[in-house]
Amino acid sequence: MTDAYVALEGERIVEARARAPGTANGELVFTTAYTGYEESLTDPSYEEQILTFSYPLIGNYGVREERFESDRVQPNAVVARELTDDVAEWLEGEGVPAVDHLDTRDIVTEIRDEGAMKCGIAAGPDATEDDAIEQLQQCKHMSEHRDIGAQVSVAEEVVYNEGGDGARVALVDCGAKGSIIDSLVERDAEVHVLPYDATEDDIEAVDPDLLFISNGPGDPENFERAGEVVDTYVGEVPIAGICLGQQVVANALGGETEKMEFGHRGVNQPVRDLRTDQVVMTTQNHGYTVAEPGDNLDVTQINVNDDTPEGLENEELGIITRQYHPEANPGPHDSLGFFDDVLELAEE
Ligand SMILES: NC(=O)CC[C@H](N)C(=O)O
Repeated sequence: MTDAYVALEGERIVEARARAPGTANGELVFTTAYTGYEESLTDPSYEEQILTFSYPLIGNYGVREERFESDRVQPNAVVARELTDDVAEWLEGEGVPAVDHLDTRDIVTEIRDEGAMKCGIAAGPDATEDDAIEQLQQCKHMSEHRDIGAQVSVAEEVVYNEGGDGARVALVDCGAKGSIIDSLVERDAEVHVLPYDATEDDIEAVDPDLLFISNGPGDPENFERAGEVVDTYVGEVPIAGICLGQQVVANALGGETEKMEFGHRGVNQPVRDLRTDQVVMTTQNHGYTVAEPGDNLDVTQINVNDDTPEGLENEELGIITRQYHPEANPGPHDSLGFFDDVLELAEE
């Protein structure tokens, strides 16, 4: 049954089945993760994107709130070969359009050939091809979402584990996954989650042992305030960053970021540590990368598939960042030690 339409760049239409009704547009990307759909669908870094699952069956172990990385579904729409009723009902309840019964191998191949692209979706009994094309025409480039931080960040400071024995962390929330906060709290840190546009006064009120820039959606160049904060505290307070956090730190310290063809999204991206030669499997979700680390940061880890920087460090200044997601969820736990390393920096 065709009651849904996916319009790809160039106005190519793919017919599908509606699983959650509505219209939406966003940057069409894919993840190769075969588990972890509850975590991926609530990861704020997917804001303003349409997430395609390359794994064909999504939803076969239900939907459990304790797995969520934030309090809502974040992608603008969802595409899969087959979605279970559990997931379809969840997405419908959240007002996020979803489609299945289309050839996702074809969609993924198209994205690999052409790059992440604009996309429009129309799903439901009254949906038409024209509705999907209209959505496509309204779709903005990721970098045009200038204030995307406001869509995903806390509005005011939230403190976790107040009075905790460990380090005091000022975490600039550019769209943080819950597991990053959990990983710090599990290690006794007192975590002050601050808005993405936090000022120096806000940071000073925390008097942190560690400044942490979180993951987040869109173009890192649109997070200027977080970059300015890094610039202010570099050398004074140790700094950590994950994913968008690595990109913001690099840009602030004289490096450069650029958009990738179709990015890295999955739970088995191999990363080599250049100091130990050890390779770990990592969870990833990013469409931008650090193109130039600048003079202040050493590349300590690289992606085995394409050599892009996965870890940046400056021992003297106390900076450690990762392009991948050490907090896992979904994905392997191989790199959880990152949190021990950055909290050790904070204690020094
Ligand atoms: N997970 C993230 O933090 C993603 C960072 C950035 N939005 C990118 O796509 O590269």
